[in-house]
Amino acid sequence: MMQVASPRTRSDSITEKVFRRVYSNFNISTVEDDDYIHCRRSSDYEKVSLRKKGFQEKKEVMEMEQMGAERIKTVLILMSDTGGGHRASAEAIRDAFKIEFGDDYRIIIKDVWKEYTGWPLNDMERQYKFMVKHVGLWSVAFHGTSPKWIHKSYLSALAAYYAKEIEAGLMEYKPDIIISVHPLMQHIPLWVMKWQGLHKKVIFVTVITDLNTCHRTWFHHGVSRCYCPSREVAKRALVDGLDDSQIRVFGLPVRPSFPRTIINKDELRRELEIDLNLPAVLLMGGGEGMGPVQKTAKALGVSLYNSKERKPIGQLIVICGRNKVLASTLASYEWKIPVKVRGFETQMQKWMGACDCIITKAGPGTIAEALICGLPIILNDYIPGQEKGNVPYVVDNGAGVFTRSPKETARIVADWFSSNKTGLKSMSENALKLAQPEAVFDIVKDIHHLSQQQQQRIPLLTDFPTD
Ligand SMILES: CCCCCCCC/C=C\CCCCCCCC(=O)OC[C@H](CO[C@@H]1O[C@H](CO)[C@H](O)[C@H](O)[C@H]1O)OC(=O)CCCCCCC/C=C\CCCCCCCC
Ligand SMILES: O=c1ccn([C@@H]2O[C@H](COP(=O)(O)OP(=O)(O)O)[C@@H](O)[C@H]2O)c(=O)[nH]1
Repeated sequence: MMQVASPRTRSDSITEKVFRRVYSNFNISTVEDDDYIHCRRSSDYEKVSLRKKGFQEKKEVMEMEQMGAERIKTVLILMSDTGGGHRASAEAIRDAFKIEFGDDYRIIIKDVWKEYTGWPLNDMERQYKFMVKHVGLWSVAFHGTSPKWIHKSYLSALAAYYAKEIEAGLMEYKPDIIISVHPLMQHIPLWVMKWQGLHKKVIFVTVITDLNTCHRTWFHHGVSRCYCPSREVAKRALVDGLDDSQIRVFGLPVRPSFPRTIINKDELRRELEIDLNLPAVLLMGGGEGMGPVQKTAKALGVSLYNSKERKPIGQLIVICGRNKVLASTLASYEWKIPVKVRGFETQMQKWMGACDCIITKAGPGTIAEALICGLPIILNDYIPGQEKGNVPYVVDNGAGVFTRSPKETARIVADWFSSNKTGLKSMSENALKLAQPEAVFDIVKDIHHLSQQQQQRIPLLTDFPTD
């Protein structure tokens, strides 16, 4: 009997669904435009409607081209809340644009993956939290995905699968400039932009938020600029094949409220209701309150209490970030020293400005902020991979020490607050030397310069290979 082929319905296998979806997403036919190839999406089961759609898309591309002529430029900052550092850097860039250029730029901070795509892209926060709790798993994922062919194939498959959604996400905001502050947000948008013929019209830059041992997904050859926070990262970018002309080293972008808060410790302490006379240590673990915070707090409760004289020699501020369990556990303890337990704080510059030293896992955002505030740093943990290199960055520059032991941490702080005040002071000076408070302004000024070049039609991007 003759077999009759019928259109596939919901019972298609997963492989078939993926295959069909990817092929309906891009590149069945191409139309030559005057200065670029515009890839038009098509599919064999929706030819008529897609012809109309092709027209609509072309119109949208033209709209995006015309935007270059407008005075107010739209900047889309791509980030994800995997940790607190990416959002902090995104906000830093937004605030610096506002300070430097007023209303000339409209800044939008978005996790386009979360809003427009599906699994696994829309679920990165949860998966990342799970992986970093099982550090062995994260270590395998981080190092296992380092070879280019591995992350490239995976990311290109995701780009092809979610091309329509990502394009819709980008089109909603119609950006003139896209800034990625996340390691997994180069390849996918750049490919989608290339497929849609937008890569020569929209400025795409990467702002790296890791200080040293960053993942290779940060480095994409198709960017107009790759802003590296340190020389160590710039070297890695060069080794990975980026051109000198693409790389700028200004520092990690920190919210302008940090450098601009003229720190009057007494005033801050009054405002935050902190004891004016006792030295204060700030204990935290990034946006998620990670690392040995609880054990360290307990050890400090002992070491900062002089049992002979029955009085405290210091006070403790614990910022637990989004870790509500940690906050409620610590709040229920009975302390012999003054302790403040806080949840997620939006005014970190004030808490840092009011303290004398900080204990934290090796998060790059927290480190960069603490350096600006001149706080000696005790690093008590690091996430394998991207945070490992932050330890020598701090320790070798004399701005802090590293120990995983809560008791040793507590001993060092007690020493600083009693007999070794000169040690504390010299580390504070080294921290200030390493700080780069102007980095975020240098970055936005350079982006502004790029945007002016584009207006004068100076080519921004080479026709990058699908990196
Ligand atoms: C042959 C061995 C294969 C191993 C199995 C791999 C399976 C793939 C599963 C997971 C992919 C892991 C991705 C690794 C790339 C990581 C790049 C990177 O540096 O990520 C860091 C960010 C978090 O930001 C950091 O936060 C820190 C603090 O918490 C600190 O602030 C630091 O400065 C920040 O940089 O990590 C992420 O965002 C990872 C999210 C992982 C979500 C995993 C779910 C998979 C979802 C989408 C896949 C995306 C594509 C993965 C690309 C790799 C290709 C395999
Ligand atoms: O209650 C909090 C805790 C943390 N942060 C900020 O979150 C960022 C944490 O970034 P980091 O790179 O140190 O670590 P991550 O959270 O990404 O692991 C820093 O800017 C902190 O100032 C904050 O604003 N409020």
